[in-house]
Amino acid sequence: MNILLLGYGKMGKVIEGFAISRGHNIVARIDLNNRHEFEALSSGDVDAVIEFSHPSSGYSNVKACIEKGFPVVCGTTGWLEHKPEIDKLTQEKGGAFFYSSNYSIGVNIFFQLNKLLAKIMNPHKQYSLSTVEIHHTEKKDSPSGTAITLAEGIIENLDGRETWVNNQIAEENEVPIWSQREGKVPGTHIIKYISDVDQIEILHQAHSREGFALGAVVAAEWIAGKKGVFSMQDLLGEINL
Ligand SMILES: NC(=O)C1=CN([C@@H]2O[C@H](COP(=O)(O)OP(=O)(O)OC[C@H]3O[C@@H](n4cnc5c(N)ncnc54)[C@H](OP(=O)(O)O)[C@@H]3O)[C@@H](O)[C@H]2O)C=CC1
Ligand SMILES: O=C(O)C1=N[C@H](C(=O)O)C[C@H](O)C1
Repeated sequence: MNILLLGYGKMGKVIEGFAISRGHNIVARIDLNNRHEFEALSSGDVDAVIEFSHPSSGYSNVKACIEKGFPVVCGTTGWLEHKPEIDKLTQEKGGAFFYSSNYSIGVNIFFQLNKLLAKIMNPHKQYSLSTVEIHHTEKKDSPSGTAITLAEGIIENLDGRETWVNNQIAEENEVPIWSQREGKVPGTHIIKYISDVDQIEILHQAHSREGFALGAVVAAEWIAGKKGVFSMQDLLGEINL
């Protein structure tokens, strides 16, 4: 496949390694310095774009891809208030758009565990909820996209929670997300339920960026030739990562 990398930072570089090792050709590596190379490409040149850039450019990058007829796999976080517009544009243009706040198989298992645990905790009001996300100090957005997806999974399943707040302390109807920035941590997410007598905790800790990157390349392979708006739920069950 001909893959275009839109955003060539920490993630773009790890994605490149997996794409090449799986036999793909990298059409171009676009960052802020060479946007003209993106403008020059047309739909025949690109089978899929993998977009990992910056919270401020995720929306405009994905929009430009859909308008050019490029299938796009996006991992950029921090722009999701605009996702409904992109979903609509994708349908109107007959395009293909794949989004996940986290492409690792482990985190997607963790998303399911989190929902199940929230449902189980409903009758047990003596437990107070806290959530923590820890990332490297270069991370641009807070809270992490993954922490927001986890909070949404809790809101769907734990009675009385209506919204999330990016704070250690929360109202009863809120899910607290405590963001910590430390060294080079690739990504750690913790969900805790604490009572006076004990504590239940689930944790996902990425050891590197490789799980995110491999998932994004597999999503690009999967989206080629498809039309519509997709997520990891569409892909899981069909593949072995
Ligand atoms: N969904 C997932 O599984 C994961 C998502 N992410 C998300 O991916 C994003 C990128 O992360 P990461 O690679 O660590 O970040 P980096 O800061 O290391 O890299 C970002 C890259 O994007 C480039 N860039 C900035 N603006 C634009 C633009 N308008 N067009 C094209 N490229 C641009 C930057 O260029 P320059 O250097 O010139 O500024 C840089 O090369 C973040 O939002 C992060 O949260 C990260 C890991 C996993
Ligand atoms: O910026 C990062 O590094 C990461 N971002 C994603 C997020 O915001 O959830 C995924 C992963 O945790 C790493």
